Amino acid sequence: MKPISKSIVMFSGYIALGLVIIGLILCRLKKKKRERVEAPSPCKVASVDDIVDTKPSFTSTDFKTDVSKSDYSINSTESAFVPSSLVVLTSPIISDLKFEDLLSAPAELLGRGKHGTLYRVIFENGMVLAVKRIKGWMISADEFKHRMQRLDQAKHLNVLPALAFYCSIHEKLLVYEYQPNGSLFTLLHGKQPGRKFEWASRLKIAAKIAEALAYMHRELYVDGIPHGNLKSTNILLKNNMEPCISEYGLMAMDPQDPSSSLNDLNSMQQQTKGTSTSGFKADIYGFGVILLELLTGKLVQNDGIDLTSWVHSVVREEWTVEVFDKSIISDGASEERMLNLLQVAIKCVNQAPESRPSISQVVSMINTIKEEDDKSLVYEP
Ligand SMILES: Nc1ncnc2c1ncn2[C@@H]1O[C@H](COP(=O)(O)OP(=O)(O)OP(=O)(O)O)[C@@H](O)[C@H]1O
Repeated sequence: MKPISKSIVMFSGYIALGLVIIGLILCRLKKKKRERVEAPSPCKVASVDDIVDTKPSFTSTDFKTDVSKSDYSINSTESAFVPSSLVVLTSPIISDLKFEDLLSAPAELLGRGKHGTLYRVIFENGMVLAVKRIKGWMISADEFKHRMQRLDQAKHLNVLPALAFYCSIHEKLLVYEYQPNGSLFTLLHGKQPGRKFEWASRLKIAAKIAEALAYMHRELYVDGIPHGNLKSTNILLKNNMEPCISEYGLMAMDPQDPSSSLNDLNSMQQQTKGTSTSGFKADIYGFGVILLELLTGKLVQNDGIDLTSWVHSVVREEWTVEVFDKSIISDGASEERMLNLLQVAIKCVNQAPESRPSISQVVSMINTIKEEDDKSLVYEP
């Protein structure tokens, strides 16, 4: 071959090789770009609701044993920019708990309430926690953190403390110890054949809740933090069946909260909720409804409005004894003391918030009834 044609062949060989290399590089770049577009963002994880919504939902009264992978996801966009992590409060039980641990542990949906969703989260070491995912609370992160710190300082034996919380722009999670004995609601209305819930126990529970609520109101009055959602599902029973108030101060209505809009609340509900100051009176109303539930054994509907108006109508007709739960009457409980407790309940559910008693007045009225009841037990043959 002539030297000229030899160099032409070599030259075209180099060009061809160059083209192949450029082609390969372009292909590789293109593939990488496609991978980047298709691959989920490392922060993007499906939300709890995304996952749960694909399964039948469980309700508090319909416990199932299905366990799913929990995914307390934070929103992809916010997680990339807002550093947020699980804040463990003064709790030795979960001092090492990380947000990732919550994400990876299996969870069971316990219930979807007005204010959020509750999950039972089970850990490998056997620890079981209840995690509440709060919905639609337009509270700033700073305010939320401050509130959590104040709540953590107000400790009472009959108030369930939050163990930890997570707060970012779109997500607020609260971590509690799981209470396997259920709530006052399940004790009163659950189907547990043969289970007796006699007058003395009901009165004791009422007195304990009132004392605990009085303590919290005293401690948190200046901060304007009432319970905000007091009802029998939020009275849990500890291992020793002692009652404890759960979710204190975590659902208070924010004036900007869309769920407090006039459209979806009737006038009575507006009275029972509201700003932080009227919230304390709303707690008294909620407590009054709990007393009515204890006395009548009846289910509460429509935020207690049905039950209170039924009780009022019966009392007006002077058939008062008719309101009491048959099972406590058959226990031989004192009708007089039951009537006294009914009077306390009726004062608490007064439609005018300013006419409701303070919680310390409620405590003293209930304690008087309880002292009389205790005395009668001592002197009875
Ligand atoms: N820490 C807990 N341990 C065990 N059970 C709990 C715990 N906290 C709540 N529960 C129960 O789980 C169920 C669902 O709770 P959730 O708070 O979602 O319901 P709710 O009180 O009706 O709703 P909301 O508070 O949003 O109005 C209720 O029956 C409640 O008694």
